[in-house]
Amino acid sequence: MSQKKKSVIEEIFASCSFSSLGLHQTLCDQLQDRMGFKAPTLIQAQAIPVALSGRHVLVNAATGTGKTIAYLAPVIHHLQMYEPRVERSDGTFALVLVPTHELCMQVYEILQKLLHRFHWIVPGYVMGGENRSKEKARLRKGVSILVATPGRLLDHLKNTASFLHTNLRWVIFDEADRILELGFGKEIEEILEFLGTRQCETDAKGNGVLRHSQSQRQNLLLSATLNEKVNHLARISLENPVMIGLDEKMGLIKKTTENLGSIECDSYGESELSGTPSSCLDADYNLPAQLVQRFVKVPCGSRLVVLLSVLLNIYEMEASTKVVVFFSTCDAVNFHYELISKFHWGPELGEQKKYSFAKCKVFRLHGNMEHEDRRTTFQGFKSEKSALLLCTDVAARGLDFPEVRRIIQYDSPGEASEYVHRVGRTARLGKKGDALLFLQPVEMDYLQDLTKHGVVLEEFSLLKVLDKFLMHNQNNQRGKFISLEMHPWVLSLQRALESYITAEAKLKKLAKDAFCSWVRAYTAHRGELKRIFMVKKLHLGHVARSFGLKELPSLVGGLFQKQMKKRKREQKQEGLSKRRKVKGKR
Ligand SMILES: Nc1ncnc2c1ncn2[C@@H]1O[C@H](COP(=O)(O)OP(=O)(O)OP(=O)(O)O)[C@@H](O)[C@H]1O
Repeated sequence: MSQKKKSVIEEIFASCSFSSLGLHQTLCDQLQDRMGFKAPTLIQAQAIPVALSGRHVLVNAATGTGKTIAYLAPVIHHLQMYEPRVERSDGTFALVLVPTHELCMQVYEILQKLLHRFHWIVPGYVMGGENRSKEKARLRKGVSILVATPGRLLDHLKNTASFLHTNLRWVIFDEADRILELGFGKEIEEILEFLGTRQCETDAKGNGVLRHSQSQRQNLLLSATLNEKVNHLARISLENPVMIGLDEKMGLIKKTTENLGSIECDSYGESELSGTPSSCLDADYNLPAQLVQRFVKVPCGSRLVVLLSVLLNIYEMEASTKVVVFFSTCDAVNFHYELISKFHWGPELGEQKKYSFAKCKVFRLHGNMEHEDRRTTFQGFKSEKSALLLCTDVAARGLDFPEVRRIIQYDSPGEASEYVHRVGRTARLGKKGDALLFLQPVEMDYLQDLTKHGVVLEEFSLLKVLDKFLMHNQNNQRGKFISLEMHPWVLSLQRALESYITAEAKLKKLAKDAFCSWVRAYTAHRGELKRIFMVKKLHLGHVARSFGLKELPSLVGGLFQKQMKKRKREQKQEGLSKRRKVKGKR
């Protein structure tokens, strides 16, 4: 084994066994035999003993470091030891709250595997969009460990009388910050209120007997990134928590691996806090050390050509690889999915070569898709060896797609925390991974925003890639064009795209919709980011080109019209106020 690989393994895995952490032997066998986990990860070695002790825990650790097992294993350890055995009629003992459907399914699947030898502990899930009556029936029968999205859970807490939760002992918030960012803050507070801080021996109807004392109620919060809202949630839900992955003295998030090196099992690197540090919000994020992070500066009008060229290059270099591309809107995903799936191109000038931009299976995933389609995509992309996934941020959090080698952020992520989660879909558990962020020249300040969080990117050499595609008779033009937009490959591919999209009515409609929603999303950047991502800095004609549109869509829907009018009004007002200021100065 190479020295480098050895050190990556040492940074990820602890030098101890699962059983030495205090987990029951059958569960350890299950982790090893069925899941193939030889040793715990560092974060598991830190979190499992603390979670087993019954303390409330806040875990902050890099993406792909095994946080799911860190909270599920202790719950299963305790539940399988209950005497008499837990039964369905005891209702729910543990609740896992997650932000998205896909994560809900993923955690449920892991639970199913972990519970293979504990058939009397029943896993289940409830989530928005699923059939309520079927969920009610499952809850009536009894679910021991329930994975849920917050809105649907609250719905059942209010409306499903047979949902028994008097024995609830664990409440776990996975991707806590995202749950709150999605606007579930109120639901979470209501859920916590519903579940109460104190329980009585039996519920109001006399159902169920309390299986443990209330003092044992234990809450756990986990995420690779924290924000102000998590601080609030931590304060209202955690009692005297143990913080893992955070340094108390500095009040800063520290890189777990730096903190601990190769830890022994009796040193957990944890700290105890009475509150959560707010200064951690400005601190460095945990990113996988082996992740290669680059940015590419692309003029707006050439974005689409560059995206296709980068993809073409990737699949020419590695015939079998998995790539995820992030977009800002569902419409943008739909348009690029349709285009990349269908577009073939044989450059003119007598060249024989035909380019296909989808050399593998292409998938799409976004929040406006039918549930069943989302499920099929999720499973399909997971199982393929070589595939391309085009998605919105619904795929950014927690999803564990095996062997994803590259992440492309075609539309920038906004908050730096979102950047961290998007790139976290690759380089998981010590594996290799590359991330590429597209930025327009007017957006370059975003790099400084990332640097504030310790995220530093190198520039990607785009010209090398574009030059690869120069045709024989264009070789003499290498290096002679004055800007990227004038690169012969860029020019001819852009022309081809525009002709193709103009000729395909369905695609043209998708392009227009995508253009409109993209502009809307661009105007929706919040706070500090508004200064960087300003629509008024963009040339909308160039934006249209990036959707292969020859002209700026003019009469596309009332909403867009309104948006543009508002923009003009704002610009006018801004102009007026600037003029006033200048006058004032004079
Ligand atoms: N001890 C272990 N040994 C080997 N593989 C493991 C171990 N623990 C977890 N894994 C695997 O590591 C991968 C990442 O785990 P998981 O999804 O729990 O990470 P995470 O920290 O929750 O990531 P994210 O922050 O992105 O949600 C999964 O494929 C999981 O099966």
